[in-house]
Amino acid sequence: MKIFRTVKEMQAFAGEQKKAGKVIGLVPTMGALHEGHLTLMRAAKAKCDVVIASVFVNPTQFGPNEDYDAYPRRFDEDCQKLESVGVDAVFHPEPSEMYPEGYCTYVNVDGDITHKLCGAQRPIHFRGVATVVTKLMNITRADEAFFGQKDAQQVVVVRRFVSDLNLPVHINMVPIVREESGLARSSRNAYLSPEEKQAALVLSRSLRKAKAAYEGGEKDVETLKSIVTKEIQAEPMASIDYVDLFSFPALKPIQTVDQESLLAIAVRIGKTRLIDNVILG
Ligand SMILES: Nc1ncnc2c1ncn2[C@@H]1O[C@H](COP(=O)(O)OP(=O)(O)OP(=O)(O)O)[C@@H](O)[C@H]1O
Ligand SMILES: CC(C)(CO)[C@@H](O)C(=O)[O-]
Ligand code: BAL
Repeated sequence: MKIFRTVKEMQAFAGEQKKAGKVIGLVPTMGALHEGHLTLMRAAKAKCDVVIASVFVNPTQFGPNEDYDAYPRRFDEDCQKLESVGVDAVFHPEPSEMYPEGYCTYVNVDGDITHKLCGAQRPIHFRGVATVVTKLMNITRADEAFFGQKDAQQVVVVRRFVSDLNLPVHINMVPIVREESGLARSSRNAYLSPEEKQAALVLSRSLRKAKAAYEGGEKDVETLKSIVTKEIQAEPMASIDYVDLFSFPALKPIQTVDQESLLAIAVRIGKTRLIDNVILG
């Protein structure tokens, strides 16, 4: 497995692959890899000739009071995992390589889809994501890119700018990978104490309850949201950032689940902010 730390080296490799007619798959990550990430890598392997994973904790998507400095960084371990699933190349630049002095260009998805859910809580987040993902797609010359449903709003935003900017990349969304307990795998689970990890089960439990109600015939959005809210409020270590339900993928407000819809939550367990979601309909 090749490891590239500079844009120039990464571009040279991607250029050779392109010239040889290979289909290039990109899996962008922030590292501290887990089974969720490896599932994305396997999906990319199954569809592409060459798989490039990026491991980059992107400073521009973190707000000033967020966990950029604390975010887990375990590059050697990550490389072992990536090699074990047959990834061909890893792009691991320094922030100064991606944002050299004088850098001043951003991709701003300026629509309703970025102002709700995580966008309401993290006002610069999606500008940072859209900027870095555009750069990564350009640098790696990706034909296919793979993202997890765990960050469902991110998938909506990426699909939007790829379409708006006519980028020649196809976006694949991979279902959420969970621990046996139901907890969605996340690099931020590493912040949780054993008690907090137990408390964090409330996220997936609350979504399962709402899904069961939906499958039992409950279609009213407020009722479904209140099932989730009540379950989370009963967990003393949890505090809600949002519980919301929108049509999917348009993310429009709805009153009744009469089409494919996204029930999404962000919950703080102690100091750790976790997200989860389920698609209904
Ligand atoms: N449990 C999961 N199932 C499927 N995809 C996942 C899962 N966790 C992360 N991903 C996907 O992996 C990609 C990289 O995500 P990232 O490196 O931020 O990991 P993460 O575990 O989501 O971290 P965080 O703790 O920051 O939320 C994203 O497309 C994300 O949606
Ligand atoms: C897509 C991404 C790697 C961009 O930094 C990040 O937002 C993530 O890990 O989901
Ligand atoms: N997977 C989302 C990256 C972030 O929280 O910044």
